Amino acid sequence: MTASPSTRSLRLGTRPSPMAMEQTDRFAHAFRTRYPHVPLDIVTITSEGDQHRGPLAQIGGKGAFTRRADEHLLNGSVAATIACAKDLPGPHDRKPGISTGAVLPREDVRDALVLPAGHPPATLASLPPRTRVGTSAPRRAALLKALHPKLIAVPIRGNADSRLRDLDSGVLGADVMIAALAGLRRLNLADRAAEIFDPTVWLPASGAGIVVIEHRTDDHATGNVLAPLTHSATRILLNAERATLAALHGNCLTAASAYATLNPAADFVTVHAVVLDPEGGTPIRTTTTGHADYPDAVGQLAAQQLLDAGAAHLLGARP
Ligand SMILES: NCc1[nH]cc(CCC(=O)O)c1CC(=O)O
Repeated sequence: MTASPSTRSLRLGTRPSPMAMEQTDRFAHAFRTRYPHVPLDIVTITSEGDQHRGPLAQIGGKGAFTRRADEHLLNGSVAATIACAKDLPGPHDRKPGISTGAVLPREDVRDALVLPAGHPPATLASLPPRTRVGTSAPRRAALLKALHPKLIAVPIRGNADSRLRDLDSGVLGADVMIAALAGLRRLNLADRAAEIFDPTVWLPASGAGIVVIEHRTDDHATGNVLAPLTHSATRILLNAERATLAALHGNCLTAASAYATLNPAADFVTVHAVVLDPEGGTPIRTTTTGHADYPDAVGQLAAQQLLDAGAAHLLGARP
């Protein structure tokens, strides 16, 4: 069968949160520019993660954000779904039959400190001991323990925009919080970043700042429509980061991260990877460079170096 973008329409599922809708609008713009005559139908799919207010681990961790979208994709009610790469569970925690069709250009990868409105300027290093820092990601909680042991990580829930509102009105249960700069930008709230962390020290989540569009692996027509919208440098970075985490058998509850960069000529990819100790012990880090044609091999090598350095016992550790 030949894919004929001029005659098909694309039915795309998205989460309804303000951040998700902003990234969907940006994809829609790129799609309509490339395929002005292909109708794009946007369908909102509310995830269990959007509805549930308690700890994410109770409803299966990160998968809570993608399970319903995956169901809609696999039962054919949508042809594609859009998501933040960092919210997708790793390959070991996902149903087979779904492929990444388009990888959009990476935005800022860095995490930032957010203070409640009216708070005097501060950095993590300047905050008083026992300040409660809101974050639910195991990676951020473990980074905080390792780098700022006097501060206390407390779990928070809700969409990015509601977290900020709750922080400002004092009902978040945290004194300050950590957020991704890319997410703040999508909400037009980048001015709320009080301190932006160095991504080679405070490693961002694997896939941070990357939006992907997925389709059923056997739906080649949709795959062919999506492929030209891929930013190839970003796909290299995503593949390297995913390969690292996959080789560590990490999941969304693992405090590990891989952050890849390309040199200016884009022929070499460097993976900065870390496995953190949920108890706050010294993280195990590595940096590996290899040819950008083989991002999976570079990621696998980085993972092997971490395992050789003794990361396995940390990967099994639970706080
Ligand atoms: N976990 C929620 C989530 N998923 C993607 C982003 C930000 C945008 C991105 O990194 O792609 C955020 C917000 C945050 O972590 O503060």
